[in-house]
Amino acid sequence: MQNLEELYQLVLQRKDTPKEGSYTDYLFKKGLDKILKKVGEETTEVIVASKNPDKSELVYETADLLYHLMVLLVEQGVPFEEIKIELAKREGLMSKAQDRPEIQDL
Ligand SMILES: N=c1c2ncn([C@@H]3O[C@H](COP(=O)(O)OP(=O)(O)OP(=O)(O)O)[C@@H](O)[C@H]3O)c2ncn1[C@@H]1O[C@H](COP(=O)(O)O)[C@@H](O)[C@H]1O
Repeated sequence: MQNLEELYQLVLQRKDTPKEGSYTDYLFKKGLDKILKKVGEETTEVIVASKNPDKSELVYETADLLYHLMVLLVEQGVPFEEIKIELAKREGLMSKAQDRPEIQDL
């Protein structure tokens, strides 16, 4: 059982201590362009999987995308804590659709 923060920490560990044969290590060695390409590919796969009535593919592709996003955050030196802080700042703020005329017609 692994949550997103634990996955981030594992990816960070791979960056600090490269491991032979590790896919994460392979991505870091290839560099930012490769990581961005993977994030783009996995995003597209999530979109395509969303159209499939069998939601297991969406679950699978979402996990792939989240992993590659963790690799991107580590590569760019963004601590996971910053994502948590950003999400916490939004808590209770963005659900007030009645206060936001621009989204009332959606
Ligand atoms: N969550 C993941 C995870 N999700 C997806 N992937 C890899 O992402 C790749 C995506 O598959 P693709 O077919 O798109 O890519 P590919 O053809 O294998 O390779 P490229 O296109 O990138 O050249 C696969 O090789 C998967 O194994 C992951 N690799 C690792 N993790 C986690 O990272 C941990 C450390 O992994 P290693 O770094 O490999 O030890 C693992 O224990 C997992 O928890």
